[in-house]
Amino acid sequence: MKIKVINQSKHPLPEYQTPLAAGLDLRANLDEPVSLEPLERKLIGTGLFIELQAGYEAQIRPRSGLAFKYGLSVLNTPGTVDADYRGEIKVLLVNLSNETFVVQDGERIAQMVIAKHEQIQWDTAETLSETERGAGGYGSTGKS
Ligand SMILES: O=c1ccn([C@H]2C[C@H](O)[C@@H](COP(=O)(O)OP(=O)(O)OP(=O)(O)O)O2)c(=O)[nH]1
Ligand SMILES: [Mg+2]
Repeated sequence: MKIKVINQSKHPLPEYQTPLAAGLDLRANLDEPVSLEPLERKLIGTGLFIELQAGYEAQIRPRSGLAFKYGLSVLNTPGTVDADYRGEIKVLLVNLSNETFVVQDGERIAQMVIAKHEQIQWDTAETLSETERGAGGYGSTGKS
């Protein structure tokens, strides 16, 4: 599918890195490097503006390599970009390591997955159907 995009960044449009990839890597669009101290969070701009089709969202997720090697994550993962949002796509990075992480301009800091979603209407009720699980959760089925 096609998605309308305005690229005000200094970088090429996000690309799928492999033929069947789900995520498009997002690059930081910075005037200068940005430091993240341990447990610090910062909004990083991408310089990208998109117009999603109705019924679609863009999810902003961490990159596993950055998470594994540097403890870098996306605080609100998966971030939700609504189809009616017209602002700049931003990434809320958080440094969960004990060391300062420096984000460089153009670095691939997160990935974006375009996903279909539903919008619902509430069907207010007095009771819900019975199931085997019932209200069990949070480990109710055991460990092994
Ligand atoms: O990682 C993200 C998450 C959100 N957004 C943008 C697009 C989204 O449509 C808008 C609002 O996001 P969200 O609904 O998660 O934030 P909110 O705190 O509920 O703000 P609002 O009251 O504006 O909805 O911010 C991003 O650019 N990146
Ligand atoms: Mg919201």
